[in-house]
Amino acid sequence: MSLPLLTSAPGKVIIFGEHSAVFNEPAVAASVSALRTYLLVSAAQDPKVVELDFPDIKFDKQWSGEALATIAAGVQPEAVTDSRELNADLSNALESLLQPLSGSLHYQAAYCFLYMYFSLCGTRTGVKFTVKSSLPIGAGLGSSASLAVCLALALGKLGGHLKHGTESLTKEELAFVNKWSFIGEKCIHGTPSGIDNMVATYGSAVLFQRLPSGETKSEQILSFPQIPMVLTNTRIPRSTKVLVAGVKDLIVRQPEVMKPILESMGVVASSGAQILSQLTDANYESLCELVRVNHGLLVALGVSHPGLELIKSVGDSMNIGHTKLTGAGGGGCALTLLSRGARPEEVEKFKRTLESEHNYKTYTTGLGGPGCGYIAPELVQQNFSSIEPLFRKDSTASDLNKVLLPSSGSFQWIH
Ligand SMILES: Nc1ncnc2c1ncn2[C@@H]1O[C@H](COP(=O)(O)OP(=O)(O)OP(=O)(O)O)[C@@H](O)[C@H]1O
Ligand SMILES: C[C@@](O)(CCO)CC(=O)[O-]
Ligand SMILES: [Mg+2]
Repeated sequence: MSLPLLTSAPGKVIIFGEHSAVFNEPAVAASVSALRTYLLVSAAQDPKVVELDFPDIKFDKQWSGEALATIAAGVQPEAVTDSRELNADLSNALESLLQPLSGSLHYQAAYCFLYMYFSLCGTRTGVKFTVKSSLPIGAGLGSSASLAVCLALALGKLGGHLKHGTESLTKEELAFVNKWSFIGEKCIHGTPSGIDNMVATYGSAVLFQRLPSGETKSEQILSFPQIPMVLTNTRIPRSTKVLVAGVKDLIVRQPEVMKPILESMGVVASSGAQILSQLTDANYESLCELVRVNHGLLVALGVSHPGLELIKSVGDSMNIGHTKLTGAGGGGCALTLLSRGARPEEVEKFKRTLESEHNYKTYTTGLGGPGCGYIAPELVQQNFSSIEPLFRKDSTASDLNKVLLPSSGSFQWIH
């Protein structure tokens, strides 16, 4: 497969069911139209290395062909066959490359990359991977899953597992991307439910459930309504891996207490999905009520944060809408579903208060946009000199969106 290659995937908003999704309860999520991750795969200057350039997390790393070959020599071929579980041999072998990065955001990103690279492309060298995202990183909007999906699509093509053409992605190809991005998410946070990578792969909105067998059940919510909401990022850093592990520990300590809470969250999600599929003025209040209840249950799981409660408190005291944390919590983002009667000037005041008094960032983005995609390789080649600068550290989310956002940018994306 010739270079360069350009892939992209969206972030997501979980409307109902974060955390309980990991414990086989249903959950509802939608992709976010204007917040996406982009991956450019190009020829590395040095043909003997593999290079990662991830400016969003200030990570630039090269591994030599010899270092990669040493790892590959120590791993049984069956370690790299596709499976739903991470292979311990490959994970252990990668530790020598990853150990110097331990304890940093770089570790998770490098683990996700290296695991998929060995599995799908072997020890090929002379390739550089540059990632830029208009999503906030580690803030609950699925940045890790969108990265894993961009990588799975690009590595699938680079390794010859997916077609190298200009045709739309087939059902089988999307299933391949979904499967490998789930593996990538496992490297990043251990026990993902799979909802984030599914939304980043397929886009749109889904009612999702992981079954005890490990299979997943999902239903596209085709007529997902544009619900009026404000997304607010507290900018408080947190890690999905740590939060998910914390919930697991709580469940081990208090199984009898936590089981009905998780089940209740599942009922909230399926009732919410039902309302969303036939949203009217008459049932909007029930949707708001479910948002409130879901947040309360997440508080009981211990994944809120005073910074998230502040958004809820400002929203409640202005009577603007109904707030719940979204994603793994512990900081990061909350969504506020606006009340039917909320006036635009009140919504502006709500956003202004959060931004100017608390240094939070608010987002207005549509929900339910396209999933993963790529730009035809010839187009990337022809426009490389205008595309490549977008992947440098000083380019902004709006620079990326202006040129690369599917539907409004300068290029036709293939989905
Ligand atoms: N643009 C990016 N560049 C490099 N690494 C990234 C990028 N986006 C995500 N990552 C990796 O994903 C990790 C963040 O994943 P994490 O699951 O904790 O947060 P999230 O996906 O944004 O939130 P949530 O899982 O709650 O939706 C980072 O530590 C980093 O390793
Ligand atoms: C916290 C969680 O439910 C959502 C993270 O966006 C984890 C997962 O489902 O993988
Ligand atoms: Mg994540």
